[in-house]
Amino acid sequence: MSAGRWSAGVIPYAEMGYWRPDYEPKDSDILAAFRITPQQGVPPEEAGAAVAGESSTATWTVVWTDRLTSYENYQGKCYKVEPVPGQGDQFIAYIAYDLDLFEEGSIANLTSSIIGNVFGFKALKALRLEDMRIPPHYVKTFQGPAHGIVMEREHLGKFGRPLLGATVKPKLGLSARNYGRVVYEALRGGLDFTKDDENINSQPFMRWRDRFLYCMEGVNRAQAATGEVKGHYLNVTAATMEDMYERAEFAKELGSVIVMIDLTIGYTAIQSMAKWARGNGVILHLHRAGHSTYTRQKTHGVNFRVIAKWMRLAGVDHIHAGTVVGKLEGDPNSVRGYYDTLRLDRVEADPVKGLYFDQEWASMPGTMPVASGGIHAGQMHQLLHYLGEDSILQFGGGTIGHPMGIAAGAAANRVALEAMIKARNEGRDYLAEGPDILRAAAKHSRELEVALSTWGDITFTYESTDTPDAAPTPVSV
Ligand SMILES: O=C(COP(=O)(O)O)[C@H](O)[C@H](O)COP(=O)(O)O
Ligand SMILES: [Mg+2]
Repeated sequence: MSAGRWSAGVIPYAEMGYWRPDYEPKDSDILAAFRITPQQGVPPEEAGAAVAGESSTATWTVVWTDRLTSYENYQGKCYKVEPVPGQGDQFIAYIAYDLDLFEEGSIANLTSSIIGNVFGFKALKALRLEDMRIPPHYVKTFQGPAHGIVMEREHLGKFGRPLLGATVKPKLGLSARNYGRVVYEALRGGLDFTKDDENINSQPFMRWRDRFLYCMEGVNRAQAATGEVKGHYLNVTAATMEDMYERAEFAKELGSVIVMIDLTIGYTAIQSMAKWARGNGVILHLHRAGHSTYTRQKTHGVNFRVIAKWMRLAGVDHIHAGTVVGKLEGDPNSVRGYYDTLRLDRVEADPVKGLYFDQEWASMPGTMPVASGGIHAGQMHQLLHYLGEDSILQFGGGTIGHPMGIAAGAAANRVALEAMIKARNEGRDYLAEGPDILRAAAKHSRELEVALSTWGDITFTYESTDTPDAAPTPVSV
């Protein structure tokens, strides 16, 4: 027998009003799609209502103080629960949240609600936030990318092709002077950017100030040698905001066009750095260090497409978003969905790409997706095909591991890219003809020839752990 909303004791969340199958979401509502796996015996509607409740106003019992609020407005409303085809115990629960529940322009506030308590619910075996619809009303309260794709290209004077980069390797242990040499060699060889790795901050073997000085020497020399604008992502990740500002200020003083932060610094620090980057005319690169701890498993955590959305709002200019073909997780359909989310002004819901909602960005500039992790020149046709022109292709091992040296590794990547862009611009089917296009270009580039013979056969063909439910059989690349 129903206890009714106002009885004392444990009341089902559905009865408390968090299950509202009749609710029509408003244009201004924030929407979320959660993959729920309820415990045996928990009805999916109750599980969805519990998530809606606990991520908005509720606790496990009705509290009399509810009567002091217009609680019906503030309640999260689970308005639809759909079974996941072929996965008996999984459901997608759709929840609408009124705009009034959130502080303007704060990812910290948004996430404390949406992912604050609910992932530990005993009544659920697992929970995953698959997607969110951020209405323009809320989008407009965020700064967004400090510069965005269009402005970055204008700043750098680089158009019509993906940008090229490399992560300095080995990740740890080089002295500042040797580190700066790698930067110089890679940039003079033809790359646009080099970068610090996620875990390079200010260790005893190389303090940050020394690294910044030698890297900028490398950048300046390479600019003089090539006549192109070059950059090195100086990682300003540090223990405190004060340290990060100090490092970023020094990078700016040295004339760096770009600084870098890691996702591990947290949402508020990211927003602060985005504000700093806009205010100081420095591009902001974000490495998504740590994301796989909660983005990779299909039934629990937060899908990367949601992190991508939050980071575009938070205001980063670059974000690592997967390679499809490289060494790290990235199903092609999902990755396409992330890239669309970061770059387009209007993204349509598309179950094949794992996109649950239409997303309107209301002219917020795009964030440049970065492809990095186990990629090499022999994959250039696939990279261009899967990732498109507005992207950054980063080859760490695939530059610094070149048998003829770092500059040769960089040259191989630049020649391969330009050959592929030329073929695309001539209207050729560059994906199918890719290997021939590369072989032809290698006839006049010994660097590319050696890159292809060293890495040409290297592929990372493993099954993805995360694919959209509606996607056709995973594509093998
Ligand atoms: O160091 C590298 C790549 O080195 P290499 O080019 O030598 O493989 C980056 O940290 C990863 O790409 C991050 O992964 P993601 O981009 O997926 O976040
Ligand atoms: Mg790395």
